[in-house]
Amino acid sequence: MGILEGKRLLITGVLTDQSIAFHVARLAQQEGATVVLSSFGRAMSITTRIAKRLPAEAPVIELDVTNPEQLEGLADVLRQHVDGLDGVLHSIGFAPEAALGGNFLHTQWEDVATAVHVSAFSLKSLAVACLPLMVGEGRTSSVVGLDFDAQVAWPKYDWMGVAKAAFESTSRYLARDLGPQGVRVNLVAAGPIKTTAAKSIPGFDEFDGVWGGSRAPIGWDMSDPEPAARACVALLSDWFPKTTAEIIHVDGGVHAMGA
Ligand SMILES: NC(=O)c1ccc[n+]([C@@H]2O[C@H](COP(=O)([O-])OP(=O)(O)OC[C@H]3O[C@@H](n4cnc5c(N)ncnc54)[C@H](O)[C@@H]3O)[C@@H](O)[C@H]2O)c1
Repeated sequence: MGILEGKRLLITGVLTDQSIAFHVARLAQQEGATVVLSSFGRAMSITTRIAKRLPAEAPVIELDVTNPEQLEGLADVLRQHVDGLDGVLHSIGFAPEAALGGNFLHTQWEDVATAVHVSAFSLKSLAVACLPLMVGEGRTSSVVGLDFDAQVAWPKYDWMGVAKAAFESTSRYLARDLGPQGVRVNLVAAGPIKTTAAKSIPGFDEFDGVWGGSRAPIGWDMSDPEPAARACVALLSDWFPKTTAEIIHVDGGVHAMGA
């Protein structure tokens, strides 16, 4: 029996079969979960195609995390596929070009606001929109988000780094406010992985210099999303029953090493 047997999950953020979320969905199904995917706008048709590559084709619903009407209607749309939710994966990040790439001192607030709205505030929006399906007498559920360590300043990551700092803080406040209803909220801080979102960060290859050298004591492979996905699956399972407001680093150990 898998560690997610009987669990019903909403998994956001599947864009390609390199997406971290795709591997969470794949492993979750292998571990026994029923999965619903969400996508948005023009990506809908791509996600629908990619969904066929999962062990079991998953339904794809539409959710732009910045769209109030879609958030409002999310629980009803989900009910057409599942009668409740035991877990939600937030695997969403976006920053306009002007907010990345070394333009930190000159980025306009509108671009920063977009990055924070899509990449940080959305954790709250998503969790609250799913809440009616996640809570009930004696029930527990799990919200998991994908983070990039925001404790330090990175080359080129700029306002996305600031958005990730907001994301980390949002997860703690959510854990505080949703804990009494049995909802755990945790993040996986992954090392760099070559996905669509990552490739859109100018200078992303510079991370190779940090992770590719000897700083990761157990090594790190930038083309392998599975280690981060496995941690997400573990956090969505019942195997972290008393862990909330936590950030699990899945980065080969880099976060804890000196230069
Ligand atoms: N790739 C990395 O190096 C890395 C490392 C650590 C954390 N992360 C985080 O992992 C998460 C997933 O990214 P990924 O690397 O798998 O890339 P990805 O490009 O495959 O996924 C990003 C997803 O965000 C979705 N998205 C963007 N704007 C949205 C909106 N308004 N509403 C709904 N969905 C929206 C996209 O459709 C896409 O599916 C992001 O939060 C990212 O910051 C990535």
